[in-house]
Amino acid sequence: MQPPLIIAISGASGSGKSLFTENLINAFSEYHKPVRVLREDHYYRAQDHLSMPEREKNNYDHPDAFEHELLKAHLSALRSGQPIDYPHYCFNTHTRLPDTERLNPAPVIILEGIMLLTRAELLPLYDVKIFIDTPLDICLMRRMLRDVKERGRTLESIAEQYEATVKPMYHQYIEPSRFTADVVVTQGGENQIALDVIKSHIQQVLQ
Ligand SMILES: Nc1ncnc2c1ncn2[C@@H]1O[C@H](COP(=O)(O)OP(=O)(O)O)[C@@H](O)[C@H]1O
Ligand SMILES: O=c1ccn([C@@H]2O[C@H](COP(=O)(O)O)[C@@H](O)[C@H]2O)c(=O)[nH]1
Repeated sequence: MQPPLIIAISGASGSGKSLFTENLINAFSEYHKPVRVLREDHYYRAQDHLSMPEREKNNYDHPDAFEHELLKAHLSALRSGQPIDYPHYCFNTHTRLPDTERLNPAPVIILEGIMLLTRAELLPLYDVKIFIDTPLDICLMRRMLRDVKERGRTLESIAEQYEATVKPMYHQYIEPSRFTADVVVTQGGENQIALDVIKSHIQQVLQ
């Protein structure tokens, strides 16, 4: 069996990675190749040993917040045709859920997350590296709306976390990782030309 094509999509929180991923999957639907999506967020470390106030104070915008060793092992397993036990993470409680999900390999694997391009040891595992480059003020505005609605946050907590970790870590880790990307996408998840270009590259590779 041919190893899967692994596409990594990175960029700031709120840059439009999830939307771009969804649109890329839709673009694939006509091509009849099963696509599997793995979210780096699911690889945030379990924090059951910490109290809630301790968890709330953590820096979730540092590469060490993620169990990248596990992600690397999972990518290697999928590449060699083995299934994985995909972890699940809860943003409201800041820790892993007890259950994992058995996932089988697929011809196309899309990975999505903020720190995917920051680890030199992960880069060789990706076939295509994409960076969604969206101005930070737009990312923050989107994050505020989403986190209040979906992640149980208050505006005060979002503003505090943004100043303390999200913004400085973006400049220290995420922004420099842009230069490792094969494609930099401006105008976020709805950039149709970028979607078409990437789709046509992927179609050529898969033939
Ligand atoms: N181009 C866009 N125009 C309008 N809203 C957008 C656009 N891209 C993303 N959003 C919205 O912004 C929020 C964050 O986008 P999302 O794709 O979840 O970002 P990320 O996965 O990078 O954190 C979502 O509610 C999404 O629907
Ligand atoms: O327990 C947690 C884990 C993460 N975060 C924040 O989430 C974003 C990454 O998720 P996106 O889906 O890319 O927005 C990251 O910036 C962390 O600050 C959190 O608040 N709590």
